[in-house]
Amino acid sequence: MKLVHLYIFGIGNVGKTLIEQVLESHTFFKEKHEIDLRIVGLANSTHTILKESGVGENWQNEFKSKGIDRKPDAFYESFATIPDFKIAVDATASKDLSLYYVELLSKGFHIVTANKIANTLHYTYYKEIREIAAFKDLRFEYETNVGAALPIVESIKQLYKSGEEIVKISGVFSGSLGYIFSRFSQEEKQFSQLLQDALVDGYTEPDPRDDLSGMDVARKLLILAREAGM
Ligand SMILES: NC(=O)C1=CN([C@@H]2O[C@H](COP(=O)(O)OP(=O)(O)OC[C@H]3O[C@@H](n4cnc5c(N)ncnc54)[C@H](OP(=O)(O)O)[C@@H]3O)[C@@H](O)[C@H]2O)C=CC1
Ligand SMILES: N[C@@H](CC=O)C(=O)O
Repeated sequence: MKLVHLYIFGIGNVGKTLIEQVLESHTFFKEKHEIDLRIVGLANSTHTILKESGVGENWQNEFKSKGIDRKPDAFYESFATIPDFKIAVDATASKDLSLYYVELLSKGFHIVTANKIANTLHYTYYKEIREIAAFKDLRFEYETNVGAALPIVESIKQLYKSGEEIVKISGVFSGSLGYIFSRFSQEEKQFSQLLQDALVDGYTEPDPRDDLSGMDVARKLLILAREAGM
């Protein structure tokens, strides 16, 4: 049985859903793939818990009662010593955490991220992440950066790798703007109310100004452009 340790940063819409999915599929992974997938670390912006045996269905109560104040460096140091296969999952929109990826990789973590920031920082940093991941034989995965669950990033990556020239990519790149404007055009509701609904339903970024300003779409386009070798 292969033991896989997951450290999940961010327990909002995306993080919470992932935690529930991992807990639900625990038996499946054990029986079908001989993988014991354990969530051994959870963090939000202020608190963290570490539990080597893995959190269970009661994780929210455990986090509330046992979560300790997060002192960033001490937190990273404490789990960096665990030797087994470990994956850091970034389900935040934090720039600070994005800037910590190289450190996480150098401590032996694979990284899976929904957060678009690292892939849209300076190209030198973008390359550094990939170089260290390749050097240490670690995975850096970010399929949900564009299109959420749709396999868009990987498809473009594979097309580019196989020598195709991508001349055009078109689509609707913002779930929140699509949601807000399609309702705005059909319903007699205030824009502020629809924005609030989009936030509550989990469509927007943690700071919805990132969606309204076009920054979120710009980030997605930059990520795709880089995948397409531009
Ligand atoms: N919503 C969607 O459909 C999709 C979202 N994404 C991406 O997923 C990410 C998360 O989105 P979402 O779940 O909606 O956001 P939420 O606002 O619901 O959750 C964000 C979580 O991140 C935590 N957090 C913030 N800073 C840090 C930090 N430095 N360290 C640890 N935890 C931190 C927050 O903690 P606290 O509560 O303490 O602030 C909170 O738990 C974003 O980058 C978004 O772009 C990607 C694809 C689809
Ligand atoms: N805020 C984003 C969510 C996923 O990236 C969007 O509106 O599409």
